[in-house]
Amino acid sequence: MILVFGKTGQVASALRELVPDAHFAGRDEADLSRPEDCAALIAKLQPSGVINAAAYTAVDRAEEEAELARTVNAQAPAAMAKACAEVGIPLVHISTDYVFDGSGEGARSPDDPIAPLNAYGQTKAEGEDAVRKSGADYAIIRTSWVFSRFGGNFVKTMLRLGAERDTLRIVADQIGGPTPAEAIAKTCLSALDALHADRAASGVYHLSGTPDVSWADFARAIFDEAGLEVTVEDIPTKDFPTPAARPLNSRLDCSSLSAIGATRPQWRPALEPIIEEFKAS
Ligand SMILES: NC(=O)C1=CN([C@@H]2O[C@H](COP(=O)(O)OP(=O)(O)OC[C@H]3O[C@@H](n4cnc5c(N)ncnc54)[C@H](OP(=O)(O)O)[C@@H]3O)[C@@H](O)[C@H]2O)C=CC1
Ligand SMILES: Cc1cn([C@H]2C[C@H](O)[C@@H](COP(=O)(O)OP(=O)(O)O[C@H]3O[C@@H](C)C(=O)[C@@H](O)[C@H]3O)O2)c(=O)[nH]c1=O
Repeated sequence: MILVFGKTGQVASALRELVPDAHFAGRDEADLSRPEDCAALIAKLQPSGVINAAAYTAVDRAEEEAELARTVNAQAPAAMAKACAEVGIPLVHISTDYVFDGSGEGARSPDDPIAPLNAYGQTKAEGEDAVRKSGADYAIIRTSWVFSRFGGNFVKTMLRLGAERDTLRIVADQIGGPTPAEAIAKTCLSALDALHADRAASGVYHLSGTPDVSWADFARAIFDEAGLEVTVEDIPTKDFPTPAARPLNSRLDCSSLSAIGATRPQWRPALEPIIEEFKAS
């Protein structure tokens, strides 16, 4: 049995569609602000593998709640990884492009140095470090710009705002790969299989949707697919001030994904079901 931390989030919901028989631990069963609960659940259930799909993901709020974000994003994964090492089972942990500083224009490789710009990215970086040092067999899947039918995300924000306004001002100098949650769920399962087959598969992997685009171009594609006539005005990041700084270059080099039997997904076809659901609602 696979144990998934997270029940209602985007990736956890996508996992539920692929492996309904897995055990999904929500906040009621394992609150990540109490890391010892996570370790205790692993010891109690003795699963065949663990996927951590829960995290503190409110990027701007994390600037003010850095300690809570650190407990959830770093200390809880540390406790999970330690428990996995003790039971002798692999852990798949999800991380983010926001561990990078976004300088330059090239795609970042998994081994490139990290230097987070904001509290969320800093706590995710600390979580990665703890998993890496835990002694467990692990895969850290760094992904970016996640969207899906589930929960909140940029696609749903654009559909909501696009239904209310004729023109939107969207940052055009942050570039990255929007990633469907379904592709992340699939990759987590492939990573678990790879770790079961060969513990040498342990490592950091990058997964983002293709092609890389700016948020403004992504918004235009969303409106195009939805048939909404919304003018997207390109603006620089400095004209959209937010509490947390965001990296400009979020391009991820995903070439090592083949080692865990995964590939980069195209993001555009994944917009359709979200738009259909939005129109029906
Ligand atoms: N969203 C994105 O754009 C990106 C996400 N990622 C990473 O991908 C992973 C999955 O993200 P995604 O599915 O989008 O996240 P969501 O924000 O959709 O879901 C996060 C989940 O974590 C749960 N959670 C938060 N705090 C706690 C807590 N204290 N105890 C228990 N559960 C908690 C939430 O539960 P509840 O519903 O009860 O609040 C929710 O189910 C995370 O590791 C994230 O850092 C990486 C790159 C981009
Ligand atoms: C709503 C809106 C946003 N934006 C910009 C702000 C920001 O730079 C960008 C995306 O905004 P969001 O707040 O949706 O994105 P954000 O919460 O920063 O998304 C991040 O979430 C975390 C969890 C991750 O790990 C990252 O990979 C990334 O997906 O769009 C505009 O320019 N105009 C707008 O009207």
